[in-house]
Amino acid sequence: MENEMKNDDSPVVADIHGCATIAGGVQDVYGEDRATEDQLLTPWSTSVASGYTLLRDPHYNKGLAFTEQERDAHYLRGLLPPTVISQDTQVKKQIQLIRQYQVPLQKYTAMMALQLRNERLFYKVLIDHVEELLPVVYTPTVGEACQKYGSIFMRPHGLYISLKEKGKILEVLRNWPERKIQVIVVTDGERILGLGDLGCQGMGIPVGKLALYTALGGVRPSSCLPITIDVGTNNEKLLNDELYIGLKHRRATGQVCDFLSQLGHIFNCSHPGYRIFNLWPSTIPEDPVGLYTTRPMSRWSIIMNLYRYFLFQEYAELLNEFMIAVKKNYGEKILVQFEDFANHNAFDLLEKYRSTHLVFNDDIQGTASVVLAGLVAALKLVGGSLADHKFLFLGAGEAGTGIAELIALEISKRTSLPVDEVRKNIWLVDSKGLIVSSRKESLQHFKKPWAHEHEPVNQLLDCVNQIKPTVLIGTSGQGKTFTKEVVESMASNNEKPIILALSNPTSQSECTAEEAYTWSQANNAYIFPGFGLGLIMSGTIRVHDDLLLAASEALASQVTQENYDNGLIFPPFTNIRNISAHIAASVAAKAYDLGLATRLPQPKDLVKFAESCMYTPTYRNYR
Ligand SMILES: NC(=O)C1=CN([C@@H]2O[C@H](COP(=O)(O)OP(=O)(O)OC[C@H]3O[C@@H](n4cnc5c(N)ncnc54)[C@H](OP(=O)(O)O)[C@@H]3O)[C@@H](O)[C@H]2O)C=CC1
Ligand SMILES: CC(=O)C(=O)O
Ligand SMILES: [Mg+2]
Repeated sequence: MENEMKNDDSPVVADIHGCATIAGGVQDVYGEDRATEDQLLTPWSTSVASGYTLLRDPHYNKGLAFTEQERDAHYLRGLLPPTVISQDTQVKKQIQLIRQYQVPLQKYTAMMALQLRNERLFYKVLIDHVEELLPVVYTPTVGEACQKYGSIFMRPHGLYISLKEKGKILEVLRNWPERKIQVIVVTDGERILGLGDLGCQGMGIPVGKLALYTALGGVRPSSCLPITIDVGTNNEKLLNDELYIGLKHRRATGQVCDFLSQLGHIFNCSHPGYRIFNLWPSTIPEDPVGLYTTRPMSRWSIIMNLYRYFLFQEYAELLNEFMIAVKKNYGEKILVQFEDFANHNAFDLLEKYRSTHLVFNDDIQGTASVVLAGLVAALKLVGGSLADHKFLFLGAGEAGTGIAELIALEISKRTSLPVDEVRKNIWLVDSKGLIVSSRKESLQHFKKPWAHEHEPVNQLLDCVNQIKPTVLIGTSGQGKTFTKEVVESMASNNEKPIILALSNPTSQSECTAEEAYTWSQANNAYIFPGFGLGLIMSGTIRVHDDLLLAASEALASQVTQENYDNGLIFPPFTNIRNISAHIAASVAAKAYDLGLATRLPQPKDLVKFAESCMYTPTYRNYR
């Protein structure tokens, strides 16, 4: 068959069997070389991977590990050097290569290149060297990778949904090559670790988290989908960077004219006041100013609420379209993990979708579950029950209030005391100082439950001296804030203080291990892979707080006497797949108890079942 080139405007249609030649006799099989720049070209691919295509397909590529028979059967002869080596030898070679790089970002880039080249080898290397490579593919290095994503960007990784795709998100999801997706990790890039707004470059986070879903939790890579929602960025540096890969405008803003016209209504209307229950747009009726109130509100408050409503309308609409499209495309049981959203959206998104979707916010819920596990384990070293302790947090955002809430819930369940009562032993500090009742009116809604009676205190050291916590937790994203004086004050007030510095990356950590006596980096990576596996394998349809408590308990129970003897309150990551299987089993068991699991009948041995569900990266043989 001849290539169809009728005139200069007609598309060049490639014919894989065609033999058209260009000058010099070189075959231009696909018509690509003959096409001029203004001609359209059809991109071709074959459906069964063999030969060169097979080597370029990261899901199936095995590099030098293709056997002699496979090389014959799949047209690989000559495309590879003659030697055949085992996957284990490949792992050895790769880790040596990674170790040659001194700079963490180079290691990261090498790992990402491997993931895009040979997926099974990537996971084998990662699993076999998990303690060494976790800080490379995940925190802290992923933070730097996100900061420099524009310049290290090689091939697109994950799915980008920007405001340009508004109205077409379902179509965009269908562009993704895999159909059977079970987990989505999504970010909008506004609070990437403690590094702030990195816009579209936040993609490194969902990619990294999902690599852990597979490596630590055994969720098949083909069922994982990393997504970045790009609504712009308020990061001036990125906006002025020509290499920036995202939308070059400020984060989604609403329609100012609508806002102004609503203002007109307010000033002209005679109602005494109005009540807007929730700032989330979907709860605001079409004519918000016509709603009577049970509690009078000042016009100024209404203006501010409306301002927020219109400011976030476009954002909320995009997110809503996304959530609807995700369920439509992948079904009821698709797990959506929100990651690194700024807190002004994170809590609202979780609240809005927790009853309609299988959603989970890792920063609020996963972190809480891990820290609770660490505290329960730490009690074995320091004594007492959780209810005997007094907690102080530096940082009252997603992680801080998420952890505080889960601790309060656990204590309340164990003591039968009302949660409000339990909260009194938990104190939080934000950028304006101790959260106290005199600040209540101006506090964001998620901080209000923590506003206790106390005089205002600005400095952390003064808070430690006055509150005298037994547990100090850092979730502020502010580096070196647990100063020598703060740690010493904790040590002088307590025989065995518990200090957890959680902020990422290392530059933003409140203190380092050497600077504190009792310390351990609680990281949500302990929980979310096993937690997700538990939800997926049991067909759970909604996340309930009790599932987080179950995960927490399972993690704490994995700390061995040997770990305790070494002063550890979290088990080492070397055994993480086994730990994940136990977490998954506990989460699934609780989901069955609560009637949230749909996979029936319930497997008898859930740990064994979890293990049997886990992906292993060993190469498969090809016929
Ligand atoms: N180890 C882990 O597994 C996890 C670690 N993290 C890390 O925790 C950090 C916080 O995350 P997240 O809670 O989601 O972020 P948020 O932005 O939601 O919260 C940050 C909080 O820190 C407060 N803060 C900022 N500066 C100061 C300061 N100088 N002194 C006291 N408080 C301050 C903020 O105060 P204000 O409200 O007044 O602005 C806010 O309450 C990040 O570094 C993140 O990487 C998060 C999740 C998991
Ligand atoms: C670890 C993590 O989720 C964070 O720092 O945001
Ligand atoms: Mg996070």
